Amino acid sequence: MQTLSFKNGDKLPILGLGTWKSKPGEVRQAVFWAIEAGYRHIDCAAIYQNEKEVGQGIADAIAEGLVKRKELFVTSKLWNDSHRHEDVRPALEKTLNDLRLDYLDLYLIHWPIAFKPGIGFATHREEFYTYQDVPLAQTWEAMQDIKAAGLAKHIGVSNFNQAKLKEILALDGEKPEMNQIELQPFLPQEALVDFCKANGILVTAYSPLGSPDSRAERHKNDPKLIENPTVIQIAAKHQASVGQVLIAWSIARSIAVIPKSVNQARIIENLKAADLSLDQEDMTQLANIGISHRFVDGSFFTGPQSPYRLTDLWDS
Ligand SMILES: NC(=O)C1=CN([C@@H]2O[C@H](COP(=O)(O)OP(=O)(O)OC[C@H]3O[C@@H](n4cnc5c(N)ncnc54)[C@H](OP(=O)(O)O)[C@@H]3O)[C@@H](O)[C@H]2O)C=CC1
Ligand SMILES: O=C1CO[C@H](CO)[C@@H](O)[C@@H]1O
Repeated sequence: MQTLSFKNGDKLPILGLGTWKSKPGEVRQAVFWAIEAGYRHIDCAAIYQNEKEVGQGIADAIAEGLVKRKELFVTSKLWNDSHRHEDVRPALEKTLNDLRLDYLDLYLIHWPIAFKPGIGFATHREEFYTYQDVPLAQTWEAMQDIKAAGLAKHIGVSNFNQAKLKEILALDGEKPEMNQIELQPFLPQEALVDFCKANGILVTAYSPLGSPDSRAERHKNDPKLIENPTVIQIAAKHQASVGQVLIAWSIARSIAVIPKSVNQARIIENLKAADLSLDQEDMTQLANIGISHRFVDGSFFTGPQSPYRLTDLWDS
């Protein structure tokens, strides 16, 4: 499997398993199947509320002798309610305890948005912190302490636009090593990807299949990426599946990609995308797909009582 390299030479397997919306009762088995199939990169987050079961899946695979800890690349993310300096390490320690690990390969600030401790999803004004209350620089300093303590080998961010990245890059100290953002052919984000690459920041694509398990009412009119005729036609040309084409699209851009599945056949199918090379004609067709859509739009953080606006998240 192709890898991406961190500045110190550590390698990130370009294709990993996503775990958002993987139910606690399903994800232990899914993680085991994934490792058995050959995945070595697993994407987690405290807010997915399934890290204990992900940890059981990893422990099962290690106990069965399928893999050693050091052969795995495990990412997790700091939730919005733990951005104060004193809250970062306890949040990571809970994640490590749940995952049954003594270090993470990568720890990310999940969103550039802060809630008060214990708030899962803030809706009322008093549940938010503002950037004045908890500057991003404070959270980033705590992330560097985590790395210095050896609890995470690499640190980065997620859902950061160019302005927010510039804020962190302007600080003394460690630079973000990763930005995990939504990337799929309806949202290629060329400028943000180029900015990351120019500043030595690796990129991971989330929701690469268009997150088709979003069932919320407000998503019912979303365009369907996996039903898009351009994607279907490219899949037929390569005798590949639509999912494989969408995953291969990120790999062709040298971007890590983390499709989620709890289905054994699709877990295996998605991994085989690492062997699919899209050609220039395919990439041009996908670049001209003619639909622009963000599936994870951030509107759940920017309601009427929130101090944050969508411009705090997205470049455009
Ligand atoms: N940093 C962030 O803010 C975010 C990070 N993420 C991360 O990215 C991961 C992936 O994104 P996510 O939003 O989950 O959505 P994906 O785009 O990965 O799509 C997942 C959905 O696609 C289905 N699926 C999986 N493989 C195939 C296939 N080959 N063909 C058709 N359908 C398929 C899955 O169903 P089934 O399980 O039944 O196969 C599930 O319904 C997340 O799980 C999470 O780890 C996601 C969103 C935000
Ligand atoms: O990773 C993610 C998926 O879950 C959350 C929503 O429940 C999102 O906030 C987040 O971006």
